[in-house]
Amino acid sequence: MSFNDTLVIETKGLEKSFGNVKVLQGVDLSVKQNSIFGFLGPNGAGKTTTMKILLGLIRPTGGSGSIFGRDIVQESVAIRERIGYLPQQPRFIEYMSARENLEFTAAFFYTGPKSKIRMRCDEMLELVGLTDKAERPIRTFSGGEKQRLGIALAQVNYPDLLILDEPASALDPLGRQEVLEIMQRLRKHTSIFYSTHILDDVQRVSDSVAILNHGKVVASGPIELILNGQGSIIYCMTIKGEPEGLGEKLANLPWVTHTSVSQHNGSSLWQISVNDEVEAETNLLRYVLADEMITVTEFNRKKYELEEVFMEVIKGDGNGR
Ligand SMILES: Nc1ncnc2c1ncn2[C@@H]1O[C@H](COP(=O)(O)OP(=O)(O)OP(=O)(O)O)[C@@H](O)[C@H]1O
Repeated sequence: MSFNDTLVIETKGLEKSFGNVKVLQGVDLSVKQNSIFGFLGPNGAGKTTTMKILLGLIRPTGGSGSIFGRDIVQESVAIRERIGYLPQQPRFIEYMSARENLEFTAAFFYTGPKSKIRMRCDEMLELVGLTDKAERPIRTFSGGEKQRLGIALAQVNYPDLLILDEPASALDPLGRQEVLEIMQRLRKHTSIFYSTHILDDVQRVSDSVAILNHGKVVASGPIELILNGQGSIIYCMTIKGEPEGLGEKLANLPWVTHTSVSQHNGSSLWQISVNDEVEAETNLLRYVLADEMITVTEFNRKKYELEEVFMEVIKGDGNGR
């Protein structure tokens, strides 16, 4: 197994019931080392519950899981030593400064000389862009600054995995951008598993995602694959000139399942659905260009917005595809 294929988190059929309410109904996750993994889902889908199970804060009622290859139930103490966690509503000691909060937390993990703890805290403050606010009490901090400090606290023991519960969801666009940039910076040091319901953020920073709905994973995989559309393959083509009878000709190709066309600024935009990617990539453009009276100015496979995929899998709950 190569370094990048090493899994930090792996769960199989994870279940959790509270009384007779089934909150998780068989969650399978595979999170690779050094990835930024977005855990998506609408409110109440079970994201926080899954994270708490991974952290060993609550026990699953079924299934199994491992982090760093260790069992999440039997070895949760050893696992937790190597994880940094940012809860959905992080708490701080409000009258203390950012530096004091960090030094207080760092002292739990690190028993070396004070000068070393101080250096570690300076490094964390720098990482999250709070160096110039280090001496201010937390009660004067904005929501975005608190969230950044929360990440610094989670990262202070150099964890091998960061679990962040909705790190950016309560922030304005600028605050969100700052948090996402910090996550990008951290990826070379650690793996990040974070939950959110803001799809735009996920599209910007994650390399893999899982979409949770009613306690079930309804889509998962590398973001590129998810954005290629889960099953529907559509090619887009912009054509200048008058393509003679192109619609009928395409309809006769056995691997074309549907075409649609719209006019835009003197060009026609074609969307061609196919069921054979290899045929389409090899022959579609060649076939259209056989008509010498036209030019093709654009040809690409349709990229989906994550929101389209999300709405589709949530609506269909994964069964309709
Ligand atoms: N201790 C508990 N007892 C009973 N029900 C619970 C408990 N904890 C969570 N739940 C229920 O489990 C479901 C999933 O909750 P969870 O907090 O995991 O969802 P979430 O995906 O994190 O949602 P959000 O985005 O709103 O934070 C909810 O219906 C919640 O009410």
